[in-house]
Amino acid sequence: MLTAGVVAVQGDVTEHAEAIRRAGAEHDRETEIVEIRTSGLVPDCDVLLMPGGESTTISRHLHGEGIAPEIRDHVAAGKPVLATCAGLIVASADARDDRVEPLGLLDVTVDRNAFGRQKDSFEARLPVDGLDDPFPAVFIRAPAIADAGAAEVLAEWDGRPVAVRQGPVVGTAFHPELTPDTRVHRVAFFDD
Ligand SMILES: NC(=O)CC[C@H](N)C(=O)O
Repeated sequence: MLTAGVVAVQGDVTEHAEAIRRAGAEHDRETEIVEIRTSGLVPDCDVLLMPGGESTTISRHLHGEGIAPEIRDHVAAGKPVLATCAGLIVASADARDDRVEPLGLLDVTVDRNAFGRQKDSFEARLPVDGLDDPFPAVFIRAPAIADAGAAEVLAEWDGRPVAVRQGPVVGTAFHPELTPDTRVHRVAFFDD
């Protein structure tokens, strides 16, 4: 049994729950979902998912409820996290925006809404390190990584990093939970 915590402050929580269930099934793991809104739940989770949404609201809630230090402890213990879009912003070290209190899980600086208004949402066939074929990446008011710091860049779009890994944490500017393709989940959770 894999216990997967989904940060459920707001954003596409249901889609993340479905995606990790599907990815688990493909790797012969039954998945139990725990929705994280309060402290005390993260310590029981094997893996964590940090969905998109509004990074200002999510980061404020995580700090206010005492969940932020639990997520830091989870990462310090070497347990995996997949952070997508606003989740990536919250997981970063610096969001270049005073309204966001990032957790510093990834040593990266991000720019919110980096892909411009006319391209608020788009889908790209994105080459990702370690995947044989491009990934169908859905970008929704997506951030870009301005400085990857010590993180390993797994993918770039328009010359800017949009997927990174550092230790047990994978961050993507796009939404792998919105496609049936589970390969990013594999990279984050099931590759040994
Ligand atoms: N789809 C998303 O998660 C968008 C992120 C949002 N633009 C933010 O900056 O918080």
